[in-house]
Amino acid sequence: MKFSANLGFLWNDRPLPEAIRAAKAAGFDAVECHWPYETPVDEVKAAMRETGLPMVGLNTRRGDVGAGDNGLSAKPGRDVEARAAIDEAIAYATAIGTPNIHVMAGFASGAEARATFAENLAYACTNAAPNGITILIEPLNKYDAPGYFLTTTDQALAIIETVQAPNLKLMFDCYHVQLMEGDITRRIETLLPWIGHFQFASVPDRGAPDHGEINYAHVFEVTRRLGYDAPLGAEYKPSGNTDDTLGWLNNAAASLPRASVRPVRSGVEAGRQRRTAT
Ligand SMILES: O=C(O)C(=O)[C@H](O)CO
Ligand SMILES: [Mg+2]
Repeated sequence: MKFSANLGFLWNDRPLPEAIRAAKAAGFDAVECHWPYETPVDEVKAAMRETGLPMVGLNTRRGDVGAGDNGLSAKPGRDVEARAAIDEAIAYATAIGTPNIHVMAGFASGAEARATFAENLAYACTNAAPNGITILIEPLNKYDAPGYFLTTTDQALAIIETVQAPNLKLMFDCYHVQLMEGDITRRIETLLPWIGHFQFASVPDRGAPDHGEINYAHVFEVTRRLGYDAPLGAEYKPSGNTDDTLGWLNNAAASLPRASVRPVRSGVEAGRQRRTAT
């Protein structure tokens, strides 16, 4: 089982290259981020090269955040900006070798928004495909993002069906799915062929995955049993210092089959052990 540190939340008090180094020291297998665009590509590449960690995902820009934007691609009349954000994301992802781009829908509703989203996703998929990039769409929960266009996995699957692009997949964020739909195990089993990436956090407080209403030891085991072997994305809001919230990572390593166990303790020292053990 492999884990990716989402640097939008973990170590987000540090510049992105430093956060990549912190994730390596803590024992993560990969990193992902939200919006890396203010960091020069060369600085990110240097940290990735130094640590050996791949950046497995990034998001399109949200638009004018001050004016309330949270993505653009489902917003009628904003296609030019939406496609510029998609182009920018593809260029950045290509430069650093990132395989997944989450195209953010934004606050919108109705048939016109749906058609707009499908058209912009088709554009994204067509332009991302030559670079081997998968486009992800992510349902967000109605409490954190009221009014967001995409809220359920059923809705996401229907859009994937409409767009009919092989490189369009679902971002299955267990935190959002639990808040909107529940039935996590069955949904993972059913939706696996359409899932491009997993994310997770405790519910309902979006903390480390070691408390709350989801038993993540079980969820991780479900993905492992189904043969999913890409890194699972830790996208939670640490309660304080990120390094002090990583007990779950060490426990996950400890519960792996014997041949894969990476003996660890905690925090940075634990990470060093995970890195060196085989
Ligand atoms: O909010 C989430 O869960 C995400 O993954 C988005 O990428 C950030 O808005
Ligand atoms: Mg997420």
